[in-house]
Amino acid sequence: MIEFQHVFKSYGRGRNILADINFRIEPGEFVFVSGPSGAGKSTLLKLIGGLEPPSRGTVHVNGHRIDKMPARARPYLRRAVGVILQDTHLLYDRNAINNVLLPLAVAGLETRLAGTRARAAMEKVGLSGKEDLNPVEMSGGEQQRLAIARAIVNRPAILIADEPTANLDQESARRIMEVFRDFNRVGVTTLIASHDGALMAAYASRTLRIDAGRFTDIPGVKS
Ligand SMILES: Nc1ncnc2c1ncn2[C@@H]1O[C@H](COP(=O)(O)OP(=O)(O)OP(=O)(O)O)[C@@H](O)[C@H]1O
Repeated sequence: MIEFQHVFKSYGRGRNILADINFRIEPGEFVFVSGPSGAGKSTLLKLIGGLEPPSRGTVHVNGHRIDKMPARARPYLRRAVGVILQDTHLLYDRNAINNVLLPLAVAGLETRLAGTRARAAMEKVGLSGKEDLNPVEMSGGEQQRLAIARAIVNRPAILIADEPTANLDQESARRIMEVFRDFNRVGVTTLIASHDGALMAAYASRTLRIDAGRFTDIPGVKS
């Protein structure tokens, strides 16, 4: 479950990037966040992932209130929410499987179990056999899928992705969306920011539209 109540966000003393945002997403939903460039989509996702705090308002994620979460509680959020940002933040000083292993090492998982889980995550996104490649040796679509493997390896309840198909050809975009759909089918709540109308028409069950930091449809009403 993700719930925003009267959420405002500004960076520093700047203008409101988000203004009085209210919505609720139930467990297992597949939701798109759409809107023009600069509307505040990435900011919304960062608030859900705990990467940015709101300026005002309350944010609940997976049954926990996170807007006032102390720093020591953040590791919980890291496990509950898998985050895929526009810049994949892959590490190019290590091979693919070691990128996927990173969250498990942070979580303190035993080495052998971590290896098994990381290989399973790579298999789920169709990257079996590419474990030893450096991310620079992978295509854009493969790098996106590697970022997804890293996001799902801790088995999060929620997956959020920021424009995961931007700059990809149609076939790669379709494969990425199928990966998200598969996770959603086994109960993972999925939230994807996109301004690709065709993609949303093909996959969305619900779309939250945002413009200039405000929702342009009626909050809570499924579209
Ligand atoms: N760290 C930051 N500091 C200051 N301003 C920021 C920061 N991050 C984003 N902004 C501003 O917030 C506004 C919304 O940005 P955001 O990235 O959330 O929009 P978006 O809808 O995801 O856009 P796009 O589709 O282009 O990615 C923009 O005007 C941007 O310049």
